[in-house]
Amino acid sequence: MDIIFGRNKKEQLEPVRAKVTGRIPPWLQGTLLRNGPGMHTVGETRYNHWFDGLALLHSFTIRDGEVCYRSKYLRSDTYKANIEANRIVVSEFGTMAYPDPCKNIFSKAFSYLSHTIPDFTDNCLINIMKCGEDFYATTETNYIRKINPQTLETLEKVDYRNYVTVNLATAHPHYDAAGNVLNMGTSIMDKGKTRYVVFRIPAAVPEDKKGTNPLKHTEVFCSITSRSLLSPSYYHSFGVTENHIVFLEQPFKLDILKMSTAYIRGANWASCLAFHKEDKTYIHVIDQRTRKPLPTKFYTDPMVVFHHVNAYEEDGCLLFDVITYEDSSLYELFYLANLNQDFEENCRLTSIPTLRRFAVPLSVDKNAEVGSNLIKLTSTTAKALKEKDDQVYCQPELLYEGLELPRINYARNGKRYRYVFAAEVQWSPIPTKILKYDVLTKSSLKWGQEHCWPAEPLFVPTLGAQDEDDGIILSAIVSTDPQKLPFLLILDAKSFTELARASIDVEMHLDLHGLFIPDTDWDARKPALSQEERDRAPDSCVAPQA
Ligand SMILES: CC1=C(/C=C/C(C)=C/C=C/C(C)=C/C=O)C(C)(C)CCC1
Ligand SMILES: [Fe+2]
Repeated sequence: MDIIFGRNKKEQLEPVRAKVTGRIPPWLQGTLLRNGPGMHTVGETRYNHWFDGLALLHSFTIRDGEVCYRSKYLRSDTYKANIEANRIVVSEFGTMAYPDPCKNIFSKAFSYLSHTIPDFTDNCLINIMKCGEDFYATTETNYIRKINPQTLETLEKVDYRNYVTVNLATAHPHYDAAGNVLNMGTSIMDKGKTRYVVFRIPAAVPEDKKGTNPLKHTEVFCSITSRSLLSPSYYHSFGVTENHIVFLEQPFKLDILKMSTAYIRGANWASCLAFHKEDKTYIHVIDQRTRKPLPTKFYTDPMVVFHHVNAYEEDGCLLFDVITYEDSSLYELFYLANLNQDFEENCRLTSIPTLRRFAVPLSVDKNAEVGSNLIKLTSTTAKALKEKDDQVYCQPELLYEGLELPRINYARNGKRYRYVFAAEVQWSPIPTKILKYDVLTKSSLKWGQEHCWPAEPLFVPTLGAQDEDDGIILSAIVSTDPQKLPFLLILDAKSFTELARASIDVEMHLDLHGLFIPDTDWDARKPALSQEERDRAPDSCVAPQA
């Protein structure tokens, strides 16, 4: 398993042409841009956890039936400091590191204690976010890094805190039809309060501010005070519908006191996270029109959710689909020490990732009988049971067991929808197949091949798509068989059958998340490549010029 997880991957700076078998639909023109950990050791030092690895961006440019591949390490401050020191000097999720080993413990203690919230890493390894015309590599700290989506060059380091008071922010923002970004972050102990902050970054800036960075126009949309000042919930994503926002305040929590003393204790950030199985999961529903949470206290059993799949409204109810766990063991499994030869044994999940549908009534009749089910929909068996004191206990409907890394046709985000595209994971966290799950008929289609580990399957709609599944699925596949090249898999999203694959003679990394940039989205004003790069690159690897 070391081939997949532990080994450092070489970057592929020069675009390489893939060997295509099958036929890539001619309408598919654009770049799949993805992010994930690629470097796990620096000099003699080694990260402990797979989520610590240095961000390696890669892209597949698809044009006229050809595919070109390139990859480049994000030149984050973290990357640069590590490479310069030839050892890990910046702390990550599962690894504590110290920049200056010469300083004695007292001066270290002093400098770290002077900040309750330490300065976090800018190793943005999780996802890519589009903000206006700009693209950013993202993680879950207060830093994001602007990148050039064509050359994969690293540009400015952006500190969210310059625009909105958040110490952490998700790597899974939402976008509305106009491309405005809606994201959430946690503001820790600011003016005596810890809050979950929803913020909006406009896609376009006002006419009189033309040319300024959209981030400068970030506004706080609304905020929810955390139930606890010193132990806010950890969350990896959230849900939106046409009129509401869904946020799960789950009993998987950050311990701020532990975080503020982590450096002097030599403890990593991961150890400051804990699942409190005795607590409830609180479901916050914010009305986007009033920007206020609904007054009813909705809750469910303790659970851990990383990925929201989709949410929508139906007949006065809000339905949301999430992948749930019974505990936080997923994060435990990605310690590199476990991802070795004995991986099959070491890496058994203690709870299987399960797609569940929750239903919440958008208005609650105060006179409804205690114990009555407030959900009258025929489309779901999810329940919302009225309790006393304006509390409602939600019982989900189980949809599918054994899936992760969900994607949908994003045109259906916030709306009634039918298909979930995801990686199939059973008792091991490693995907072996990708699947299309139909939430209506509860049936699924699968694609898998021996030795193939698929990445998150991303849906790209055809131009003028009619049906929700009119489009293709893109997934970067790495192989555990050294004889077999990694490839970009292109499936027909309707039949889930292979249309084409583009094999690339590189050592590809297993990535996390990314996005597809149709050629029509490129900002024609920006030069795609330098002249020198254009001269060097094969024709089909060059983005169109204005
Ligand atoms: C560095 C750092 C963090 C990093 C978290 C990361 C890197 C999480 C990655 C999660 C993934 C990849 C989940 C996939 O489902 C925290 C805990 C937010 C807080 C403190 C500093
Ligand atoms: Fe994620």
